[in-house]
Amino acid sequence: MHHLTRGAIFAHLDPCHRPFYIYGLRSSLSPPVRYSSIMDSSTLFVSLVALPLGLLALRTVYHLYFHPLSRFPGPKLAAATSLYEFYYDVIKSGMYIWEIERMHEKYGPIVRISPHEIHIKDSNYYDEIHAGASRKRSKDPRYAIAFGAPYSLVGTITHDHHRFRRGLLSNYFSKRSVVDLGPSIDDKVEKLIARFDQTYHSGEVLHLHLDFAALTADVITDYCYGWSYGYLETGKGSRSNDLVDAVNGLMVMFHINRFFPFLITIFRNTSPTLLRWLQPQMADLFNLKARLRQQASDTLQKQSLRKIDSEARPTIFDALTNLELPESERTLDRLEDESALLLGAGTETTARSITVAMFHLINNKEIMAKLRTELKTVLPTPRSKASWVDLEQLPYLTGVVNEGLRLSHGMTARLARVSPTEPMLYQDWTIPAGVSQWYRFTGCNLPMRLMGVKSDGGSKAGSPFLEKVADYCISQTPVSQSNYFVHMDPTLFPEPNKFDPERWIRAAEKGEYLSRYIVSFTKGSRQCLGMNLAYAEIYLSLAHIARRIDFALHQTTADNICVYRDMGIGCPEVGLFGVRATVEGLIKE
Ligand code: HEM
Repeated sequence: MHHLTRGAIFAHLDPCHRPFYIYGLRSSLSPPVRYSSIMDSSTLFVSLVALPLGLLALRTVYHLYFHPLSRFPGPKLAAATSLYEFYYDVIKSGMYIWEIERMHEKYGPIVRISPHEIHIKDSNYYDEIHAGASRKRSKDPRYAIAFGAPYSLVGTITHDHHRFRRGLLSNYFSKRSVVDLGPSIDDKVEKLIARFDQTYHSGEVLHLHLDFAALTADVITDYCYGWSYGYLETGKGSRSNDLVDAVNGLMVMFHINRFFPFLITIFRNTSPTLLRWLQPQMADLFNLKARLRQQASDTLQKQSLRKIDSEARPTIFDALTNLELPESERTLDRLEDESALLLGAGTETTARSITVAMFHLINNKEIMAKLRTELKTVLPTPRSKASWVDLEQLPYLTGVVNEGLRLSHGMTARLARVSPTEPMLYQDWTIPAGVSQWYRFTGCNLPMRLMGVKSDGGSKAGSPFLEKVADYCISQTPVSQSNYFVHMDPTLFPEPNKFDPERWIRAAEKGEYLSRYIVSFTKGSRQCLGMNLAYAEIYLSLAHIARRIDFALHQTTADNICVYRDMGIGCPEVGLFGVRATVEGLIKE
């Protein structure tokens, strides 16, 4: 039997058998080794050990002394290598956020937290990082990939490409469109309350987060496709929600994706059984994506056969599959990723904000009583109805909504932005704009211009291939500030851990514009697209449920909803985020 080594494999490909001489590997198929063994082993050492180590050393020296960020404050280890961040975020699962906090205590408000990233812990600088559409803001490819949906809006890297894609959907999420959606949301809130009514009699322990996720999932699937997935129907609700499972799968992958972006493609093509064996939550994510892909394929087929019902209400999915769009914008990869983003983002974050607010309402009877007193002004009986626009006028309810958003944080991940064409200025520091590596070393940008690659990483011809080239050639500086630090800033929110709706009323009386510091949706051109929809769902559900249902917590404390890890979104130390409760009473008047 042949003893097959790497050399033997190459022997079939290379008639000169050069690999044997280079690596000195022996095979029973190989010709005799001609070089002396001393020479072979030294060559082997150089190629396998010394060369990579030498390159690594050179790269480290570059990062520490010649990189454009080399003069920024921060630990040398973090500046030298991304392994520092890798250790805390991947090996220790989402703990770099606390290490960053420690760095700020030592080095001040601006810190170089990795060879290429700057973190600024200054709540007043958040709007500059997340600037509006008149100032270009791109994404760093390493962050865009973290969501596991590289073809979606949230995974779009360049400013101009993002503006185009966002323009396709923005009308669907305008305030006016969301107000029109009011009856559809009301209908689903009513179904959820009916479920709570039933459990009053059965004594079932509810997983409130899953119940709220059933509500938000039914709203967004209805809006995307024209029919809801029916999570609120009898028999579902607390028990299962594959959109939540998929988001949990994404959380497992969030930091890993940033370091090993190729894994997404590998997992996309891995057999579902193997994937489930490797990591069940990841399998949930890819199962959902496969289902959305099939749905996209069916819709595309109908579009091409012109079988679309012209009477039906136009859906978000119709906009994404419109035949007038360039073909590159209607690929199955793109539709799968965009659908996964819309359904996942539309479900989980909103459900979390409602859950956090509801936890504090149940946990603090005085706050609940004050809220109910105010609610009675627009909901005189438990079965009365009020619109989102009416509810927004209530100051105490608005305080409850804001505290729910603040303490659920939206995302805890550093959602870094890149300023591709102008430097960002912070105090005495100038953070360099995107510049091609070639330009940095030669001072000449001609080759990039000839290729049609723009300095913001886009390509003049809108070519995806050239944009990929740009990703590799253009060195950008991602600048970030985790939402968590703004929401927990004691100078803005004294006793930041306290759920205090009245802080919003006090601020309004003093003329302070505190809601500027609610950054759960981020800010600027890449702010959450579904913000209006989220507000409508939060106001409508909290108001109507608080007016009608009395809950009691079941084996749940603040530890079950706190941020112990940053896995893209905040996670408690043990188990999954969640609030368990029973229905203790139905309010009669
Ligand atoms: C309380 C509820 C919500 C919170 C806290 C929230 C938070 C966020 C955040 C932080 C981002 C920015 C991600 C980044 O910078 O990379 C984002 C983006 C996005 N969100 Fe939301 N979201 C919420 C609800 C929704 C809803 C209901 C939808 C409806 C589909 C939605 C759809 C999106 C989309 C499409 C994006 C990508 C926007 C873009 O890149 O232009 N979100 N969301």
